[in-house]
Amino acid sequence: MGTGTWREWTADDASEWLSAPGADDDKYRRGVLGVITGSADFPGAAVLGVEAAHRTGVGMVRFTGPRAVRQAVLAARPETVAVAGRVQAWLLGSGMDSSNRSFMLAGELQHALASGLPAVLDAGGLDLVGTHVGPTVITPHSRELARLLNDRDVECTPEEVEADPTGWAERTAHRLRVAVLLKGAVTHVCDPEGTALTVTAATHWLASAGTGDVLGGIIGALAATHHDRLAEEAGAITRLAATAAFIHSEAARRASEAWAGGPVTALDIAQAVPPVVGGLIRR
Ligand SMILES: NC(=O)C1=CN([C@@H]2O[C@H](COP(=O)(O)OP(=O)(O)OC[C@H]3O[C@@H](n4cnc5c(N)ncnc54)[C@H](OP(=O)(O)O)[C@@H]3O)[C@@H](O)[C@H]2O)[C@@H](O)CC1
Ligand SMILES: Nc1ncnc2c1ncn2[C@@H]1O[C@H](COP(=O)(O)OP(=O)(O)O)[C@@H](O)[C@H]1O
Repeated sequence: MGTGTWREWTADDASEWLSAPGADDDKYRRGVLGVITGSADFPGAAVLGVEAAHRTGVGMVRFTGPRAVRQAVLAARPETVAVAGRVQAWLLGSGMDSSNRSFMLAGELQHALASGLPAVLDAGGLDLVGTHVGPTVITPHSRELARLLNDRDVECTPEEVEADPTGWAERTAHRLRVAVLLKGAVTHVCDPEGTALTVTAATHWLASAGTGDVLGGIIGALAATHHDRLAEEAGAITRLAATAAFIHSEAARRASEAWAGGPVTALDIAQAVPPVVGGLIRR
């Protein structure tokens, strides 16, 4: 079992990490999120993450993922800039296959992680943890966490992770020196410094394909808009990740309520993010 004291992250907590742009802001001052996600097999993961980042509120999203995916991303979100350039945070790995990475893609991912900027490592980017320099959060589900640990000679199964999420999240944070967001019906977010937070999902309709890709986009947007704070206090990435999980859960609740408590899709959840962010800012 985990050793730390875990605390449920509330709407009041989340609202402290959100604010509307001011008169002095422009797109660059607000923060640019760099996104390298998706693949020919999973273009949807890139579309969903980019959609969620825009909906969370960010100055700009730069998508420099695989060429095969760019058209789909731009068709869904023409606001996206598909040209490399300066960014303030990175979202890496959703919809990618770590075992099938081109030389060029590997170089781009390594370059992003070596930048020292805040980073979100999801899905096919998880294996790169350890090469990160800046404030970084990894976002595995139980199978991905077990695989990541097995690859580093720690024996555990997805079932063991699910039976003791606090313990495995803490052990991973300490061993890999990184903030961990372990997904599930209760999402566990912790770091090596001892911050340990839970977000209990408001609806189980969240358990469907692509909702994790949406969560990655929300975290990425918050990391980009809080780049100044993260430069001073790397540990803030843990509370930003918990805030993102809270927004994600509330957006799912809201999206489901719009359908009389019925099912929601990942895209529905991304599109329900703005009123959740607006409501938290007004609190
Ligand atoms: N729209 C998009 O573009 C989307 C893209 N996505 C992207 O996909 C990538 C992979 O993500 P993931 O979470 O599926 O990864 P992972 O844990 O490796 O899962 C494979 C494991 O599941 C199991 N399994 C398979 N079928 C099963 C079944 N019917 N019933 C039960 N078990 C079953 C299978 O077990 P096996 O069959 O081998 O025993 C294997 O162990 C990732 O990059 C993500 O971002 C997703 O977000 C979705 C939307
Ligand atoms: N039973 C559940 N109840 C509520 N939320 C869940 C449940 N199972 C998973 N989730 C949430 O749904 C999302 C699924 O993410 P993930 O497993 O990465 O899916 P995908 O890779 O298809 O996007 C996570 O945010 C997770 O916390």
